[in-house]
Amino acid sequence: MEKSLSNITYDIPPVPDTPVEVIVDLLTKAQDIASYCDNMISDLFLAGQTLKMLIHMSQAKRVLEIGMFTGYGALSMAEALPQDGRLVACELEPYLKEFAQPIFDKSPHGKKINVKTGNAMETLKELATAGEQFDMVFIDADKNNYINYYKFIMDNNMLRLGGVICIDNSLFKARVYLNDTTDSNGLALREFNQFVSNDPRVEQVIVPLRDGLTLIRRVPPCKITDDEVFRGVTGRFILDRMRLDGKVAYVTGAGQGIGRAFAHALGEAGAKVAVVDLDGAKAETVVEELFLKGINAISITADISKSDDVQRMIDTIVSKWGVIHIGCNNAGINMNSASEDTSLEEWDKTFHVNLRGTFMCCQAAGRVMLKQGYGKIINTASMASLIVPHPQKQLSYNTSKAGVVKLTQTLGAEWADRGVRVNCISPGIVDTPLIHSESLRPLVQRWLSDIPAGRLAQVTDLQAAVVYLASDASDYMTGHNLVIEGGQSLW
Ligand SMILES: C[S@@+](CC[C@H](N)C(=O)[O-])C[C@H]1O[C@@H](n2cnc3c(N)ncnc32)[C@H](O)[C@@H]1O
Repeated sequence: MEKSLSNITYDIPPVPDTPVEVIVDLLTKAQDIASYCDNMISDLFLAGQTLKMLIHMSQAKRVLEIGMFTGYGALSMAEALPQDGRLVACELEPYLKEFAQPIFDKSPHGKKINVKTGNAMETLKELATAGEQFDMVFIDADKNNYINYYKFIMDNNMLRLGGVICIDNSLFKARVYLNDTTDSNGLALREFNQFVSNDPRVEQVIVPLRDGLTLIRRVPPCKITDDEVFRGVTGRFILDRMRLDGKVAYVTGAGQGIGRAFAHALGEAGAKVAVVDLDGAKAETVVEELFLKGINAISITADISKSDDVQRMIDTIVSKWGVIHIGCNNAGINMNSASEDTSLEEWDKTFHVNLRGTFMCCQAAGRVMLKQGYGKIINTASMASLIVPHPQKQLSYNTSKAGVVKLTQTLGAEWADRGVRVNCISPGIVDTPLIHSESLRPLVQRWLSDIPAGRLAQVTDLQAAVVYLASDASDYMTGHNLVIEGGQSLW
């Protein structure tokens, strides 16, 4: 057969959301290919649908295809992959890539496919060197090499545990059963099938449909303790357990500084975020930032020292998203004065925001969360709850933040058996615009000499902590004060 598909006219529809039909259409016109494979079109459709189903069922994200041909199978599988799914298609013949690539380029799923031309064995070596591992492998190329592909993949850990290898034509027109066959493909497949059935690393089933379809699953070696540590809790590894996909969060004081960093971190981890601030314009700016990163967000203007505002904040979130999983009560103020001079006005104002306001937020969010039987509250306390930062004088701030820790401990204990966790984060001195005020700037050198880490905290130093406390990974932690201060409280 001449190795060219030049008689095919590339007439790809403007809305190519049906790439499978596009290829079938092209193949119908391509007499050379159609005659090359018996009943190819109808077989293709069944094969494509089966591969697609396998991807869905195995929830594969990384797929390897050995033997791509027209790209029909590759595109069928790509359609079933999630947006961040990837498929490497190995194909010997460059002209087949030339045929398939324009179709991939027109398909919304084509960008998931990376075609590597050349001998598949060489591509496998390249992928193994790069440390690639796959959830599903489809072997559908030169039959005499099936065993080599299989051995290489298994010996080089290229199939993840629980991953699936799918083998096409494994019965090879039943020739594998014929004792006296001299057909080299039949013999190669017989040897392959025998090898796989004796391989303790896998389970296999040969489905005697069409030309035979073998499904192979990698199983754990017997010496492995197959428990949650090995498999992950509910099958999710640690970083997946820290993801917040589908969760609804709010952050108060999120217009700048620590709150803004919290809003970004929670959104990056997958949560929808209500950005709450006294300054509505600042909250809106942060929402715009989140939108640019593809994070679902709303802004709410609220003064958390006012009970009506707090209730409106909670009601707005519930009416918009129906639930609240994560509440970050971060808004706070700090005024400096020597204790003998501290006015009751300063004391009351600080406590109104830092302690009373935080309590009102905890209570209003907690009522929703207790009804849900699930919630994560993360309050922003301060290192000042532990030590007396100096030389600046800030009695009201220190005592209000000590109150936030006790509030957190009490709520944490009280609500633990109803699915609501309450923890707090105590940052050290954070490098925000606030500390660059004229009165505080001269103190920075003095503070630095008190910090073993030798630098101030950046807001980004706190982001992993809020994600951890917001996630299921911290379910056994409640009433905890997580101190992040570069070691300052130790000196
Ligand atoms: C049966 S077709 C694959 C069909 C494809 N998997 C599908 O579902 O649409 C086999 C393909 O394997 C390719 N092939 C054969 N030997 C190969 C090798 N050593 N390395 C890479 N590809 C090879 C052939 O060029 C051919 O395109």
